[in-house]
Amino acid sequence: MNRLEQVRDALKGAGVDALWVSHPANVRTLTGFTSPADGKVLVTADAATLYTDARYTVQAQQESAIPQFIARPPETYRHAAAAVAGGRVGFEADHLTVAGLEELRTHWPEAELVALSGVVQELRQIKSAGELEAIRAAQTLADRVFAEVRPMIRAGVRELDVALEIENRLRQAGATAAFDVIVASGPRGAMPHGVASERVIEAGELVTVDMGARLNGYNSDMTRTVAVGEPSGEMRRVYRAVLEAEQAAVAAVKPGMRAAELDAIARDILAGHGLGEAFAHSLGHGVGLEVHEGPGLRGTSEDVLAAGMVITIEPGAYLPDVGGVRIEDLLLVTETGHEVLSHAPKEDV
Ligand SMILES: CSCC[C@H](N)C(=O)N[C@@H](C)C(=O)N[C@@H](C)C(=O)O
Repeated sequence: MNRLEQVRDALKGAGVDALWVSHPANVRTLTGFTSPADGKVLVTADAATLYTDARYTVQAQQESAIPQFIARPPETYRHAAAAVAGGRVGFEADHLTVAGLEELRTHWPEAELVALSGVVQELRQIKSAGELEAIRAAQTLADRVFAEVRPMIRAGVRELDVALEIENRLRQAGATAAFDVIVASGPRGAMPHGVASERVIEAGELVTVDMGARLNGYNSDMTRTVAVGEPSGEMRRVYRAVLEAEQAAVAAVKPGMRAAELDAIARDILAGHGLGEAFAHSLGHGVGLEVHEGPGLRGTSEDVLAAGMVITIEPGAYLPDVGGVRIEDLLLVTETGHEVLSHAPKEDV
């Protein structure tokens, strides 16, 4: 079943006749259109249309796997009105703005609008062979760039210059950074999302580098914490605890595993080292067209791992005013267990 057929199947299950798709990553997965922020898709039982405007006429013709209608609202809505009249039409409640919903109500008075959540996102959790190839390529590039830039992470260098070098090398390879590169040195390491600043790295510090490549629309995500000189005994102890938690969680990844259980494996190990409170975020997340997508690997998650999912495992420990450590790998869940997709070496701190 292709993704469009899967969506139609899901719509039947949800008791709706059509879906108005407004979330860019979902527009892209259903069409292949690479400017999905300027597109919408209407999926009905027997048709699917990409709506975008005249800036993209040629691009949409070249890229879209489904027929296109080139217009701007309100013409877009008027065109779709005939297909939705008299039916129950789902919309993506997590993405459609209140104003967007009002527009649908105004232009489709004969449709019953139904709030749906995560219909396409759930399908996106299982990657196709082509998607996997794209994610692998993104991670291979990220591994290469990290290896090239690692030697410049030393005392006297600004975090920003490390990040710029990473971004520049990703750009040169035809990619972009998947998100603002995180380079958090010394006490800034206590900020899980400490994007690179003007701070100058000092000897004896740990430096957390969290980076991803976005290549052909697909993302990678990986974190390494590296030592510059000799870090303190306390930070070495924290590093080893995080590494132990990461390795244990990675080893446990297999289909059928509950995400919450996986989160608990890492969290319990860190708690055993007195770092339970210091692990201030979830264990990981799915990666694909979005850096953060399903499944969610956190204590409250109902998600269960399945073959074909691409996930991160990324425990961390953050000590305010002292420093922090995060170690993150990108993994594919396979039929028999998992494959680690990120290969940048982890240092022996
Ligand atoms: C702004 S994208 C940052 C990507 C980074 N590698 C990352 O995923 N960091 C995690 C600490 C994170 O943000 N986790 C989320 C899913 C959370 O815990 O809510």
